[in-house]
Amino acid sequence: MCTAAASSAISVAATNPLKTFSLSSRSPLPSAISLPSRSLNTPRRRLVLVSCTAGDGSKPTILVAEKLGEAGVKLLEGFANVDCSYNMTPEELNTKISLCDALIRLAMSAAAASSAISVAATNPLKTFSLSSRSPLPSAISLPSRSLNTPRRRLVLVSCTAGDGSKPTILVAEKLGEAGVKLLEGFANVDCSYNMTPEELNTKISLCDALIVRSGTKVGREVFESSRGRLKVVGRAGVGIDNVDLSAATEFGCLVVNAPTANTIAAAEHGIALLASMARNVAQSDASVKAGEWKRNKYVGVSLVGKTLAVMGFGKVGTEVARRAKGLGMRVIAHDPYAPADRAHAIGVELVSFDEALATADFISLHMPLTPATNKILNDETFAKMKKGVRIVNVARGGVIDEDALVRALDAGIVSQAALDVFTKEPPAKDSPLVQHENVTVTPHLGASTMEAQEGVAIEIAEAVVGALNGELAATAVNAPMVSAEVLTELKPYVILAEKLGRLAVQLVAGGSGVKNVKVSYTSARATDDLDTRLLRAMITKGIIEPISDVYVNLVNADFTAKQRGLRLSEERVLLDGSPENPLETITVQLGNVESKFASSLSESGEVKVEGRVKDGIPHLTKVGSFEVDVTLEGSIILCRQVDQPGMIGTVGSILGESNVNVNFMSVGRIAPRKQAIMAIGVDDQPSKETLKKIGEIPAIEEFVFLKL
Ligand SMILES: NC(=O)c1ccc[n+]([C@@H]2O[C@H](COP(=O)([O-])OP(=O)(O)OC[C@H]3O[C@@H](n4cnc5c(N)ncnc54)[C@H](O)[C@@H]3O)[C@@H](O)[C@H]2O)c1
Ligand SMILES: O=C(O)[C@H](O)COP(=O)(O)O
Repeated sequence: MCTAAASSAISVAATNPLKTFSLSSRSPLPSAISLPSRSLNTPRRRLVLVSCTAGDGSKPTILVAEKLGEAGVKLLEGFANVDCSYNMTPEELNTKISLCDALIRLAMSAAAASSAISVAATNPLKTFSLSSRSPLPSAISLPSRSLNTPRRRLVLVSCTAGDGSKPTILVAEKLGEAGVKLLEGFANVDCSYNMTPEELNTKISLCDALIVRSGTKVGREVFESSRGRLKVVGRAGVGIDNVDLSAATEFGCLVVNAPTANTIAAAEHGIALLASMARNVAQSDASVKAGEWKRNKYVGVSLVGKTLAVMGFGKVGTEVARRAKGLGMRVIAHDPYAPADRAHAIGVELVSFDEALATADFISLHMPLTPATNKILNDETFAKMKKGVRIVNVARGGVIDEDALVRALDAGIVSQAALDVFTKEPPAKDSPLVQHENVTVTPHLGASTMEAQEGVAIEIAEAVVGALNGELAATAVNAPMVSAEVLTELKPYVILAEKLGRLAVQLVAGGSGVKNVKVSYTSARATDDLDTRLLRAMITKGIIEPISDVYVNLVNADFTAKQRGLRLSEERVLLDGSPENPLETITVQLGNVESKFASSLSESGEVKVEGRVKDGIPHLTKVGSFEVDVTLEGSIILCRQVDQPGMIGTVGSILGESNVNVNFMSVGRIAPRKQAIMAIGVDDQPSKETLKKIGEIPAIEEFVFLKL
């Protein structure tokens, strides 16, 4: 056995003791789209697409072979060509299927009135044929449960209200219809556009989620005004610079965005601005409309053969580069984080910032607004550019020092600029930049195409509904992402981790003094194969929640631990053997504390509890140096006693007389007839009198009652 120390940042998740739990399996693939239809009265349906666009970039075609709800069809239409052909004969289906990338069928079970939607994988080569009769190997089908079976949910952020009422989602800016429909299937939706900050702050205390675009500032005061109710902020777009992420994290509010649906729209707008700037389209249009005909004044420049520097080679930047290559431009890019092979793959050379500035005839900005990129184009950097350079900005206004740009335009360093975004939006009417004759402007239209807005609306609605439903959001901005696969596998360990934290802190006299936590994981998995961030966050939750009124979750575990001065270190103990289970044991030790149950102290003086998962159920397996075995359910009474006959019977009958149901008993002893630890799992909380009677049994040396 060798010990490998591995520490990792606190990540993650939280169960909310007052609410129900859910861990739904989602497609492990990043390109998955899921459509939950949520009504408390209807079986849950989930649509999972396994793969997306066709290899050639065209939309895939989805054949819907049986009646599908309107919201589902809308969702599909935002992504694919959808052919709703109901009641086909098998022959018709077999003919059609060769033209389709995916097939949707609904398997109705009359008995349970439940349904499952299966969507087959799209195949980039479009070579396979799918039949509704033969289950597809790559199809994902999630049959709904019987409504009578309560489903355990692993709540990572929040979930529907404990009383079963629908959550409320405030949509503060225009959102595509399909997204609103999707939200309405699950929540009360309040679409209040153009609110003042005061109106937003007032409304927010009644809302569980907020959806915004770039026009709403979600500052600290929004989170403060929500008084803990706001659990998710959805940014219907990419840029989250209008959301105060640290405040969101501090308040345990998940922020999700819709990072992919408007990429093409933004790239197309960038190209539109590039071309129209080069050919003076906006200026000459205004001139003709003013009754002029100045053909010589508006002679432009050609794009072909010119060098375009793409600054920020992410999603939009890459698509701009592709398109510019198609226009015959030489494309270079600067992005400190982009892999060179991705650039090479499309014939783009990655260069340094200074080289990009010095070489480019055109510069197109596609980096996010961060402290590092704020005013990255300024007097100093304009001075490094080729004289007469032309600049396009569809990223964020703040990446350019706008006053410096006016100076560079006046000095002829920059001959033209085309801007979709501004430091302050809308910019002042008399802004010298906006009014500059060599500047073309649009009112932040990059994402504003019908297609992108429908896509964004669905993407964000999905993410918000998923998050409210306790699922891990694939587009979480302020929380670590743990894949659905990992989550499913770790689920019982996540519960074990929280319960061990809860148990440990209750063994401390004056639990709030806990500062040092050491967690050991024994596992046959290599360190890289075991993501413990989730477990770590749950232990944090387990330790903090019983002794405070703080709600700890996936988002704020790290922050909350730090704020309380809780230091949590992790140790991995690598076991020999088959790594079938992700973990064998989890041990939680609290250092420098006094225990109210001395037997829980390890030889080195820490409160120590150890647990493991057996048959999917978390068990407590060690307290201090005593071995026990009790399921971590309900509550536990721990007694240290003289090991002698009749103890189990004596304690059992006291509990029985008080009508307390015992679900498990286990005795761990050092040696026969010496001391033993008895762990008794009870369904109900014994009264004070009952506990007193147990304490009065002469052979009982100490005991403690612990709530899980
Ligand atoms: N005008 C619009 O309507 C519109 C629409 C979509 C996106 N946007 C904006 O465009 C920008 C890019 O969006 P995206 O979806 O491509 O984001 P992205 O995260 O995919 O790409 C951003 C890229 O910028 C790079 N980057 C970070 N710091 C950099 C630096 N100092 N220098 C150079 N590159 C740097 C990152 O490594 C990343 O590759 C964002 O600011 C986004 O808000 C605007
Ligand atoms: O960051 C983005 O996604 C774009 O700037 C789009 O913003 P919008 O949603 O306000 O159009």
